[in-house]
Amino acid sequence: MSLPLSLPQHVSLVEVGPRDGLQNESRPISIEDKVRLVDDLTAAGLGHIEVGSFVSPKWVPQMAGSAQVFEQIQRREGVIYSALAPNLRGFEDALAAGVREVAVFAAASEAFSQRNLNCSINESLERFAPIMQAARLHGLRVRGYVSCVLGCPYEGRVSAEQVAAVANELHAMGCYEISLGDTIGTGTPGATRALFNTVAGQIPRGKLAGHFHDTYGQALVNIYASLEEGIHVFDSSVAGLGGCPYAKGASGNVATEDVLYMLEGLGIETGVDLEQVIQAGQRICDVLERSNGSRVAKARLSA
Ligand SMILES: CC(C)(COP(=O)([O-])OP(=O)([O-])OC[C@H]1O[C@@H](n2cnc3c(N)ncnc32)[C@H](O)[C@@H]1OP(=O)([O-])[O-])[C@@H](O)C(=O)NCCC(=O)NCCSC(=O)C[C@@](C)(O)CC(=O)[O-]
Repeated sequence: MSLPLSLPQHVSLVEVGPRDGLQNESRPISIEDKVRLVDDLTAAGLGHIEVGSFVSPKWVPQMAGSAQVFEQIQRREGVIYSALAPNLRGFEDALAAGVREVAVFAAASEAFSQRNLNCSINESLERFAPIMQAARLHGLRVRGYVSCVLGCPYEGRVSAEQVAAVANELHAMGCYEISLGDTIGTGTPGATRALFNTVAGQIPRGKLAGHFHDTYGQALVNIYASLEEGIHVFDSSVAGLGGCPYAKGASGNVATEDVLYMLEGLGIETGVDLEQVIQAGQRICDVLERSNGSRVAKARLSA
């Protein structure tokens, strides 16, 4: 299939289900089930899996066992297994657990920064500086997130210029890639294109990624709009698991299965086996006793 010139031939997925997906689940999930999920996703061919978080267990209890999960997963050569770290303490714990890539997370809105990190945007950036320094020393890569890029649950509209300013700070301090998060899923394709266009004025498109929640059913079309803007890295969550504990009502990330189905239809390679992701997603949904958030998985499993 010949592709329109504007679409890439290859897209990389960052599977955030074990972290973003599970962090919001209120019932306890065993270490064994978390490890099984990561191993299943590895087997399906995902090249980057966000395994957990080294954050305060008082803030996000579900991520408390992340070190044990890292200890027990079967790592495949060439696959990135990353974790969130909000401060130097988190970075040091991650390092001790054998993590080789971390992600720092800031917000484009002050109110969300306060709720999520208990500090202002500037204070959060100041906390990341020693992480960047320590990461350089130990040879770890650091990814950066910006939340609320297309709307904030507390402040409403967020300007693309605000997002670009925070993204630029993360890039300048050494984050190799900046993932722009539509935390509450209110973005639409026009706003998505305008956002990437503005941020790309400061950061090369090849260093940007899209992270779309599907609360308003716009995630896939926003990914398509991002592809047209030259973005070729997307975060997604198996079975559409997830939501942010500090964004009430925000539903899960776009389902990995649904992204894969769309990309396969466009003839875009990912190196990921859709059928294996479907099986992994249904297995964790059975464990969680929740319905599968991937439409593709539901359709395939009921066929
Ligand atoms: C940043 C803090 C720690 C500040 O929280 P704080 O309460 O201001 O921090 P503190 O320094 O006063 O410490 C409070 C307690 O936490 C401990 N502590 C301190 N740091 C750590 C740590 N790293 N690991 C473990 N424990 C830690 C510290 O030792 C102390 O323990 P105590 O003395 O009370 O027993 C807190 O706000 C926090 O952990 N926030 C994390 C919130 C979070 O994980 N949110 C979800 C992830 S972001 C997201 O989902 C969005 C994203 C990325 O997916 C993109 C999108 O969709 O938008």
